[in-house]
Amino acid sequence: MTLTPGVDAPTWPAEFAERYRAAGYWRGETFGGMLRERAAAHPDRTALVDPAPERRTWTYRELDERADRLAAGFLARGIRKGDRVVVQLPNVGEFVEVVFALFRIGALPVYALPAHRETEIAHFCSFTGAVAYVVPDAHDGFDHRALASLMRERNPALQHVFVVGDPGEHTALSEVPCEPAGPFDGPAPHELAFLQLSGGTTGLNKLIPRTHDDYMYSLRGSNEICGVDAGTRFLVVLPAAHNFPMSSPGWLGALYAGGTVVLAPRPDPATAFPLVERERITMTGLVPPLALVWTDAAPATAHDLSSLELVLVGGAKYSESAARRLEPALGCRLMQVFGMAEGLVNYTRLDDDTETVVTTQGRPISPDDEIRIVDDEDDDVPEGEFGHLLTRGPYTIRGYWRAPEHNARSFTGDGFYRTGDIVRRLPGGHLVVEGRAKDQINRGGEKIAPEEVENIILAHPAVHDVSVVAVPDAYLGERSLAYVILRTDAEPLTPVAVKRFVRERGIAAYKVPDLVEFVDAFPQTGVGKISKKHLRSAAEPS
Ligand SMILES: O=C(O)c1cccc(O)c1O
Repeated sequence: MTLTPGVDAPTWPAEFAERYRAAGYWRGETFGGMLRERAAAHPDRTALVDPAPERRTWTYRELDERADRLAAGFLARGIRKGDRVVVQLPNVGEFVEVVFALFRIGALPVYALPAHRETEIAHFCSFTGAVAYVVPDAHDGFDHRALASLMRERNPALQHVFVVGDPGEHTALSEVPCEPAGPFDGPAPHELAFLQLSGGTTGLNKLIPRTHDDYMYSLRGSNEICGVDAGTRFLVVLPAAHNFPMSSPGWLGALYAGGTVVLAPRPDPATAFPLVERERITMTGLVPPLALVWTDAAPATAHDLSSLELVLVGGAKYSESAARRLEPALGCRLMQVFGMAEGLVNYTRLDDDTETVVTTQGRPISPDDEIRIVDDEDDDVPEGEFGHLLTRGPYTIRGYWRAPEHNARSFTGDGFYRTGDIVRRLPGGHLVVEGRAKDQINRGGEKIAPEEVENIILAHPAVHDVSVVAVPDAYLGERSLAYVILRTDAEPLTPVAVKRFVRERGIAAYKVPDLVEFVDAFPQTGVGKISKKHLRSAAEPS
């Protein structure tokens, strides 16, 4: 198995790679090497805090040693460079240990979210040919070991299940570590580090192949913009596997800078505010609905939030009025971030004025992030006008993993990624996100591909046709609504029955339609295609 990105996915042409190296963006670092260097430079500094249920801490030396021993244990069990390992862990210290162990041997973590269920995990396991699956025993009332047993039955390639906690019939992660036998034959910096998940527009998630070189650059650039340094104490509030809390600047950025990462088991103020106080948190990242909850809760809290210096908000549309309220309520700076796991990340800047921070979604990390804003024919729109955002650059992928047909649609011939977002650019380079051209629902930062949910509902014997669309929601930004046409000969269904059917198929709860409406026909466009735009506007509150 080779890890060269060009084999399983298109990579940067040689002249671009040379330019990015010459410009100092790609410095030849790997994640395994990075942790090793930090552990040598400041072994006794605290790298990681897992506060629940009992507070555990890891110094840089301890995290480094633990990654070595776990890597040796994985190797001893036959996990090799290039193998894929589905990692589905909540915000626990073992998540960080496991991914650094995999980085060190060059096996690729596939970042599942804790909310994923049978549908998603089955896809990750079979599509990637994963050899191992790492899970908690149970989380949020769901037994991951039972799901893991099912996955093993169905996927002969899946040889190992490692469990954090009570292993049941599987292997306890705590039994894996052993004495490292010599240095690891780890990955090269231009090779893949992991597979991140796309939000998806067509059915199941696409996988995003990120290299050590390119991701490391996005961390370094993010750290510089956000002022992350050794004094940073970063609270991971969102699920740690999400690209935003991982890299913008996230827990990997904080570790890169020699700071301290604190993992919040839940994102609510009742959990997070005491952690901010106790751990003297300086920085965190929130999706807009959470930012709203924090903003509302902060003025009345008895907890001391004065250590907070910067809160990043991104992942979905953040209303200007909500953005205006954050700084006064939390007593810290706000930064908007508009990013994507495929690459490009935009930030407002620490020296931007308030108007810019509350009304724009920022500008790119890199001077070599190329931005095009185009019309439906891929022609540039006049400066300042809205259009489709295309981008290319030193940390934006050139193609999804093993998806040539999808890549032909999602990338231009000259390698620009079609983000699916509608934006305009202000004279200073800041982008304003107007909306979205891609068929995707953004439910408070969780991205939903309508087609995936539609395919599940279509499997119901009483359903003739279905269209899932976004409807505006004051709290989440958007919620999902399924318009369902029943078969004429079918018994009537209730909305609850449709939702239960979707849930019982085994899918992340955030994808279950919030609303279900039965209709006789969908609005049609000129060419007889269902008009999603029309359905959306039919659902707007009048
Ligand atoms: O995927 C995202 O929504 C996202 C948002 C902010 C920052 C990021 O890096 C992201 O990937």
